[in-house]
Amino acid sequence: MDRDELAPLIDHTVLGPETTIDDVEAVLDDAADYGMNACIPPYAVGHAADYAPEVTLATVIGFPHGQNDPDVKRREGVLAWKAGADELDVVINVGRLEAGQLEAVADELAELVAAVPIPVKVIVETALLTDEQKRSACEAAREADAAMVKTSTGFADGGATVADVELMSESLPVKASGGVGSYEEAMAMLEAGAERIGASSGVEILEGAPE
Ligand SMILES: O=C[C@H](O)COP(=O)(O)O
Repeated sequence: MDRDELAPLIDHTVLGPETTIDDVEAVLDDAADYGMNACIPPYAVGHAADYAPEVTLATVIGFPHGQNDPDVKRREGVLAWKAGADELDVVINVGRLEAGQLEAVADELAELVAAVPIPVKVIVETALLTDEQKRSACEAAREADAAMVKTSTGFADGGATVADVELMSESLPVKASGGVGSYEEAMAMLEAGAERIGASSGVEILEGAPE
């Protein structure tokens, strides 16, 4: 896959706790130059939509731990959409998932999906889950009519793996994120079935791609 084919599959990402507006603008500049999407913190969405209207903008909801009250997550999603977000990446409530409260997990996601007219991706944070829990998380996301499932926040101890992309692809399209740092790693995720890559290394990935 060459650089131009790969670029639109990448959500070039900046989500760290110290992310400034300058950091967001730098990611948007790179996203615009290369033809990538961008994934940025919620507080920066309004500015980003004005600064780089040509870039498809994702933001994160309930980030990074996913344990906000469901009403807060829904409201956060609506505010982000109204501010200009094109897609939402919401962190699942891992505590509820691990406690087996799958109906509550799915209901919360369904409320968010129903509240916004844009695609919702569900971050399941695979590093914290058993394979059975990963399957349950993906099933809850599918029941909630989410558009995709996403492996990781990038802030847990592990990120995307080929095995997890294969497992998750059985339920919904997958965004592989967390630790994807090179063209070869991105291609391994796509070959495993991923349809999107989330990475703070979007430029490095594309610089390794054939032109
Ligand atoms: O949502 C995507 C992740 O935050 C990116 O993680 P990364 O910095 O390991 O590429």
